[in-house]
Parts: sequence; structure tokens; C-alpha cells
Amino acid sequence: MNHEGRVLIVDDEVSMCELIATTLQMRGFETVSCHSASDAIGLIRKSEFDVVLTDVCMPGTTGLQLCQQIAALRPDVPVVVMTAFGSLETAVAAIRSGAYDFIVKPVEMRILAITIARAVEKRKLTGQIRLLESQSFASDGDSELLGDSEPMRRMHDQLARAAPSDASILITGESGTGKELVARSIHRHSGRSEKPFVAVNCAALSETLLESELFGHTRGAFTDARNERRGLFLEAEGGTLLLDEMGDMPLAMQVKLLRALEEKRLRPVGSDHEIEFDVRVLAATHRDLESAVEDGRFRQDLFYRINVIQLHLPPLRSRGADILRLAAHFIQLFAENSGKPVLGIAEPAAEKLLEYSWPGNVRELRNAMERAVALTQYDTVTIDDLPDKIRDFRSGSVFIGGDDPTELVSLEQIESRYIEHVLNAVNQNRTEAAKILGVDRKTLYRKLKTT
Ligand SMILES: Nc1ncnc2c1ncn2[C@@H]1O[C@H](COP(=O)(O)OP(=O)(O)OP(=O)(O)O)[C@@H](O)[C@H]1O
Repeated sequence: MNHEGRVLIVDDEVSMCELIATTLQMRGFETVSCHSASDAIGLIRKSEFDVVLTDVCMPGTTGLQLCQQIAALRPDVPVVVMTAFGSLETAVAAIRSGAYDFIVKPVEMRILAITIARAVEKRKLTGQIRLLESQSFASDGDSELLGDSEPMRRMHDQLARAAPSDASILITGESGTGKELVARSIHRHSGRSEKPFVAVNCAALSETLLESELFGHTRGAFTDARNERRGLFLEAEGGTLLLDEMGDMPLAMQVKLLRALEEKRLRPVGSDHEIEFDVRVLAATHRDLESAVEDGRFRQDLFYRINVIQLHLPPLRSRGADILRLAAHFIQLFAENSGKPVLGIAEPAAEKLLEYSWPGNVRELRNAMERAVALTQYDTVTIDDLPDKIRDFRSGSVFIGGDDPTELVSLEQIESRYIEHVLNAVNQNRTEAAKILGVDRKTLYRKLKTT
């Protein structure tokens, strides 16, 4: 890909989009245009961009709201906002909404090109810093894998047995259940603990970037490759490499990865030579890889290669009293960090934590406790310090689904609505849904087909 960066242009005025696109293309940028914020979000979810350039005034979702959505969805993608001349308030609001920069309309094309180039550069730098941070994560107190509930004990047992072997391990579990923490723990308890632990998020990078990130590249392999890069496999030499969000790896990359793993050799992008490596590979995913294999989205041969041992992290809602142990641990951590004398949690608040369904798992609990410690006016976390979602959560109601609570429906309808409800709760993971529903996967598929 020979271009300076990929820019998404969002403006409801088609002629404006065309003018900007031509200007940027002439300066070597690749551009994609769309005419509404909702189309922009759809494109950002599907494809990789280095910068988003958006107008503020658009019918429907405004450019400022779009900034906020991108900041939540893809904080690594800088947004440049076009504001009307003389409207300083809008420019300030844009920066507050998470925009990286703004340019004033009527747009001066030379300034536009410089601003976009700066934003692309910024994105590259942040990517490198994140990578460094993930590599230098020390094994401090915050990285301990807490939990004493039955499912977590089983997990700890399996971890202790699997860690010293050199086998590939597939770590599965919903988002926020602690998969990365488990990977670090496997590394610490293995014969490779003195060597590096390196983690890479396969979902965050496009196919080309991922290949050069993993295998490295020679100088001049592509436009941006001013220097040679060793790649993460070689950075992790002798140690452990975690391929996080493995279920999102592009199919073409899966082929290259499988070859490298089987031959224990890799070829840096742009090089004629293969290099041997010695790295233990761990993979983590919140997706249902077995279904992905059945649907042709994940290669079966690669699945067998990485799934030598599987460690499954149970969702937080099934860990019983661990919820309170973890809450206490996080309260202590944030109380120490903020210097606030918060000692524990009041009973009604504790009951709510046990009742709640925790779709975001341990990460959600950690965030809730950080917020609660900041908010509380007492020496304990009270029910008022919990987010509304948790405080207002009602469990135990009879499940009917549908919009009308007085509606009377057939058992068959309840079954199909409940299946849909469970699938939504577990991110469409059919293996996990079948477990919760107490049926095997084949039965679940059959029921899905008939509904
Ligand atoms: N058992 C645990 N004990 C203590 N802290 C935990 C535990 N499990 C998870 N955490 C904390 O919860 C947060 C989320 O964990 P982690 O990033 O490992 O989850 P994950 O499953 O890899 O998430 P994702 O699938 O979204 O990448 C981290 O801050 C981690 O330290």
C-alpha cells in the first residue's frame, strides 16, 4: 500500500467531499468519503483508517457527536473537525469531544494537507507508545489473578499444570474476564519467565500492518518502512507471544501464521530470507472459534494448532463470592491510589454486586469500584455510589421477552425469545449460549434454524 495514510472524509455536501478527496489524493493520501455520521461509524467498524476528517454541521448525528463516538470506539484514530470561520466555541467543543485538531472553513487546502499529515504521524506515534507500554508491563501486585470460587479454582489448577509445558494454549472467555492476565501468569510460571512476554492485539491492526508487526520488515519494504523492524516474534525470542483477539485475525494472515508456527521460521515483509524463532504462542479470544471455523471465518488447521490446551475463563456472574473479593481488592487499590480512606463496601451495595449480571466482567467491576471510591462521601462504598445500571438491575423476574409485559405467548415463542436473549448476553457465542441453556450445540443450531 503506497500511500501517506488512509483518510475517511465525512461531509453531507457531496461536492465538498469530492474537492477534499481530490486534494488529499494528489498529496498521496488514500481517501474514502461518506455523507453521514452513521455511515462513518459503519465504515470505521469494518475498515482501518489513519484519520477521520468530519464536518460539524450535518443532519442527524453531528460531527461533535461523531467525535465522541469515535473516541469511544477507536480512541487510536484521530479526528479532525471542520468548523465555520469565527466559531471558536465549536472548535473548543470539538476538542472537548475528543477531536485531535480542527480546521476553519472555508478550508485552505494546503493547511488541510498539513493538518492531516500531522494527525497520521500522531496515530503512528501513539501506536508505538502503546506497544512499548504493553511490552513493559511489570508483574506488580495489580497483575495477580484473584479468585477462590469453584470455577476459578479449577482454572488455577489447569493453569498450574499447563504453564510449565511448552504447548500452545488457547485462552477463551468473555471480554474482561482476565484472559490477558492469565497469559501473563502462564508466562511467569513457565521456563521462559526470564525472557520477554509480548502481547499484540490482532483486532486493532489491518492485515498488512499485522504482518509487519508480527514478522518485521526490511528497510524500504513499503513507503513508511524507513528502517528495518524486527517484529514481535523476534522481540519475544525465547519467551512468550500472546496473540490477543485471535478470532479477529484476517484469513490471509491466518495462513501465514500457520506456516510460521509449523516451520518455526518466518520471513520478514520484503525479505528473501527466512529466520528461525523459538517462541511459545498463546492465543486469546472472546469469540466462539469453533463456530467461526464452521462458518469459514477461521481456519480449522490453525485452530487445531493453537488449541492444544484450552483454558476457559468463567464469566464473572458465575464466580459467586469472588465478586466481593475482587470488589474489596479494587476498593483497596483505588483508595490507596487516591489517598481516600475507603475501607470496604456497605451490605446493600454488596448485595447489588452479587445480583448484577456483569456483561463487562472483571473490567466492568474494576471500573465501577474506581468510580465508587471517587464518589463516596463515607468510609465505605454505598449503593448510591454504584452506576445506575447496577443499582437499578432487577434479577429474578419471569422471562417473557417482547415489549408488552401483559402479553401471553406460547412456550415455543418464549423458548425462541429466551435463546435470542442468551445469545445477546454472551455476544452471540453459541458454545457459551449452549452451555448456559443446558443443551448441546447441535440442539441449539437446530432450534435456531426452526425459529
Ligand atoms: N481474576 C482477576 N483478578 C484481578 N484482576 C483481574 C482478574 N481478572 C481480570 N482482572 C482485571 O480486569 C481487567 C480486564 O482483564 P483482562 O484485560 O485480562 O481481560 P481480557 O479477558 O483480556 O479482556 P478482553 O477480551 O476485552 O481483551 C484488567 O484490569 C485485569 O487486571
